[in-house]
Amino acid sequence: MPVPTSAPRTLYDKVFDDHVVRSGEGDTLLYIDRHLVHEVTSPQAFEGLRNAGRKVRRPDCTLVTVDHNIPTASRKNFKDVGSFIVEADSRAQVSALEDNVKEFGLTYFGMSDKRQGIVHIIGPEQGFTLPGTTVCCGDSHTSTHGAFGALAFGIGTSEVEHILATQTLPQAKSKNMRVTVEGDLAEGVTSKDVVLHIIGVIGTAGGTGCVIEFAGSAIRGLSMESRMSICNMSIEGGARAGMIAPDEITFKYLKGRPLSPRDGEEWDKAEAYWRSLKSDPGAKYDIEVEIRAEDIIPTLTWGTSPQDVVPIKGVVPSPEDFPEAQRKNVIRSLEYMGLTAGTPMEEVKIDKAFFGSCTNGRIEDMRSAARVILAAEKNGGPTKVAEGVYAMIVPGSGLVKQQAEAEGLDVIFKKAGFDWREAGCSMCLGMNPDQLKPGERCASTSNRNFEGRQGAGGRTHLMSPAMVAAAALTGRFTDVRKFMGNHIGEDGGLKITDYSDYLTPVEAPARPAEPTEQTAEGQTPVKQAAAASAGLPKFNVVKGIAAPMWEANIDTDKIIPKQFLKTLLRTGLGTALFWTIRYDVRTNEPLPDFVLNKEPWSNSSLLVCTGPNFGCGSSREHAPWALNDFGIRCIMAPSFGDIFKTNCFKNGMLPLELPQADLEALYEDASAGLEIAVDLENQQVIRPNGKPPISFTVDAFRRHCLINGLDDIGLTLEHREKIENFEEKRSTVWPWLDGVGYAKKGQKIIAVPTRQAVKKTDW
Ligand SMILES: CC(C)[C@H](C(=O)O)[C@@H](O)C(=O)O
Ligand code: SF4
Repeated sequence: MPVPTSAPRTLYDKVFDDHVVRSGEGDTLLYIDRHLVHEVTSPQAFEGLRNAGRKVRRPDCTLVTVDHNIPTASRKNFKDVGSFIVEADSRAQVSALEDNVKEFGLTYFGMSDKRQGIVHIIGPEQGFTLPGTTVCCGDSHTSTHGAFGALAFGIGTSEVEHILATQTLPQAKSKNMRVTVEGDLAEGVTSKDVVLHIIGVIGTAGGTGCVIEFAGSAIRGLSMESRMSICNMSIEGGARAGMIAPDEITFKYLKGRPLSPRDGEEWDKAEAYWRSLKSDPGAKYDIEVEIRAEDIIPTLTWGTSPQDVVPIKGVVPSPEDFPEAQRKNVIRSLEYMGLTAGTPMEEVKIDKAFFGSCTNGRIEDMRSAARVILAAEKNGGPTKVAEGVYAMIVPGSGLVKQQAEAEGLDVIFKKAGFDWREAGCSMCLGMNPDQLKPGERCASTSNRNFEGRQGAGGRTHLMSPAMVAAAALTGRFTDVRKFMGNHIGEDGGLKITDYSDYLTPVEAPARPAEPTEQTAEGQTPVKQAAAASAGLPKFNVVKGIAAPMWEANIDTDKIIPKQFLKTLLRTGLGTALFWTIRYDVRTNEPLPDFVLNKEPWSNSSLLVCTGPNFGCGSSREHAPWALNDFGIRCIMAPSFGDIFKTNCFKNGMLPLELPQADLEALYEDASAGLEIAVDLENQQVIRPNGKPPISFTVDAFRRHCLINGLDDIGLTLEHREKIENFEEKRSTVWPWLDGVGYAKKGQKIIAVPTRQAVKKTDW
């Protein structure tokens, strides 16, 4: 609720304060206005609800779609998931989602619905994402929605279950960071170049523990689509979330969206509130970064981390260009990427070009690619995709596809030899048939270039849609500005249409049935909650062999790659832990030199990593599940990815941050194969051979929960009255946030207030 206060606050402070259900011991309990759900991170969460006899608290604030696993082949002959998805694990995960949405009565955009698409594309498209809301999804790129001035962040599966059950989430307050980009962007420079440049400046751990507010004239001048691309990649800068204050551009984008506040009194009230969502003059930021727009030129990545950026006019860097501590990582990246230091980027050839993903799968991105194709043709450049290159265009949603086709973009693409696909995550992470083969090099509009991200052994270079289009046409990385002339202005000769024509699907499903009462007979929900809150293994002292690792930025794709995310269970992932570095990607044989394949480390119960930012990247809780299943209960590192850290705690594991010098000492003990003990009760790491112990501190509440094996849902349910009170006030102050529903088949989609249809949850 709006909080009376006189101290100047940031945009983040305001949205955070307005959602506090309760504060006190431990994290603050925040109300979550919008919950997006997809098939990969939800099966275990629904299973948890089912086992505890709980229902979804706010089906009207929950929107579900399917995106990661689905093939992007033509759906002309689509009948059902069972016959369309060939790969058994993918089919099982999508089918499980379809069963769950039916059982729990949720709004679902399935494969036969035109509104289906990547979860971060459909939320904004529908007006489900609104300024000043809290938005969560079991997906790290939930940060995308911050472009609307929402506080939007990715969560793990345990947290998905928590929100489904309680519509709240315990959260610690992050730090405030502001990145200001002042000035005008040069022609050919897009928001993707801006965000890659920013990540190059701050590094992938630069925003750790922070919410980044993007500000400055260059940001204000961007469209909503471009703002979304920037906020999308705040997670690649390590941040919890990215935010941009809403303004006229935001309001215009939202007007008329199916789930936006209705025109008239409701809209006026909403807009008045949204206008208050600006950082106050004098608000304090913990970190400030200033960037000049004129310093940015078309940019791309050369290595295996999003911070490995280089301007298109640059060359492949050499290990000597980096500080000593980073050289081992650079050598490994160059080797993986098959690049030689000093090679001009414009000489590097590609095998594939990929357009799509939640970063750049929107209509504006499609137009941008089409403009380059038209401009190249008009300015005497190539007219077709280069020989030997396969280029695919994957719209982010069915509605983007529909609109692009109405604008004739598909014709431009097909004529130039591009493959025009159906909506989904596609080759962004290749959990579906769209994948790179080992050694293939791809120019990609996606957001992650981790090892094996687009397919085992595949080599990914991130860049803007315009740059990917240029590379597809020439067959090598190309400065897109070469193709520009007077043909690449605002519309570049394209027929731009209004999105509102495309918000009506051919077929809209009927409103979901009301959720059924699922409380197990004879048990009050509070009792169930109490029972469920003591469900984690207790962590007291963990003693054993520790696996030594030194790499920086060990991302969760590296800890557990995509092919193992298709499980419906939390167990059984231990053998796949660190798959891409533990096994030969071509033969699947264990690599004898990898630490966990050697004695005594094959029995490790601890892990010591001297490199920072362990567990960065994706929100997949499969990463701690895999470590846990292997037998590792405690990871010691200089710093952790935010979501990974939370996911560890949710599984009764300890992510322990220690100073570099202590880690170096422990690394030596671990490398010698000696036993180490982590004593959480006494907050000490006990070293072998009587060496002095290392003291540490863990947040008191977290420590208490770990030692007693307490899980959060049960604890939260003790505050049910506070949640109900918050909801009552929310309905008065922000009535447009209640009730999401859709009209029946054939009718225009409109938001239907379903407040009365959503029964008060009687726990
Ligand atoms: C599957 C999901 C957990 C993951 C994420 O959190 O980002 C995916 O979307 C990704 O991009 O790696
Ligand atoms: S980053 Fe890729 S895989 Fe993840 S949600 Fe976005 S499109 Fe899907």
